Amino acid sequence: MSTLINARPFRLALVQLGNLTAVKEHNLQHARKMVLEAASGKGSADSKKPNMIVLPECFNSPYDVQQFSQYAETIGYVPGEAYNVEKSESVSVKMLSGVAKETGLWLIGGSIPERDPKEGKIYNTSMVYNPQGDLVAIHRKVHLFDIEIPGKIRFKESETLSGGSSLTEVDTDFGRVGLGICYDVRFPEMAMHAARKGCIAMIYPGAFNLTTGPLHWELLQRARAVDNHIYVAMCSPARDMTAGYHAWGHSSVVDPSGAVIGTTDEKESIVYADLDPEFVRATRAGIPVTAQRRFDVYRDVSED
Ligand SMILES: O=C(O)CCC(=O)C(=O)O
Repeated sequence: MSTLINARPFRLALVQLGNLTAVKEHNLQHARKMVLEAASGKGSADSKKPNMIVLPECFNSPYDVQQFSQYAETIGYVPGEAYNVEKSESVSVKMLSGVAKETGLWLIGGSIPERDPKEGKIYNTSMVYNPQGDLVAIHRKVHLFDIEIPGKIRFKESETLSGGSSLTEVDTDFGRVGLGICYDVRFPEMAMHAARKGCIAMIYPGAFNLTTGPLHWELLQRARAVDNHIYVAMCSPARDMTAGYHAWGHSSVVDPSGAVIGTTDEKESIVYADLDPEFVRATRAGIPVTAQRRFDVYRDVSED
């Protein structure tokens, strides 16, 4: 319970991607360029290269429920089965795999609208690539972003998307990491599950907005981090006030004590942060909540 699995220190880079247009090929090429820039360590305090790079939610399409279908790609990943990138019909798969291989780094490829032709459904899906360019995991956003705050924002992903039905924890060369997408961060159970399965971090490609961003973006990351004594990272697109959806930006990384160890403003930028398993252990030893939970008292709250 809560023991880190094969964790080693590593550097994470969050690419807060700007310059997104309606042209997918342009977005893919720009994302590729920015991944190469992040891979070089450009802009980090010591120019040290990262080990893992993260892109934002919906990095190759407008964040718009009415447009997901038009941009959706068939990935065809089956968990537990080898995936052949060469045979993939997805242009995003080809770009992400290629740049992971070229940089020799782990890549969490933000998310894209994914079509599952067999199910006739569209998901908001993140992909994980290893340094050889293999697609090793996908995460389909579990909790759809359906909110309505009168006079501020209405967004209903469920009008065109379906929610995924599994949790995603991926074994990398630097330890196990949990994946969620944006609104998934509001659900503490997912992060707790990942922590109890030995993850050193929860990583969320995301795109909060100008209403909920200032209220909850940082708060939720710090809460998930302190709940579980894990690292939490969220990677947003940069803000574009000419786009239909105004992203909050502020991509950040929070450490297990709840401190923000990397962040930025709303513009295109790269955030670097160092993750250290020893710090997770020390935090847990100091305030041992992860070992003090009383599941004998509260058991399964879904039955209440
Ligand atoms: O939870 C929020 O306030 C924003 C969520 C969101 O933008 C998303 O899930 O894409």
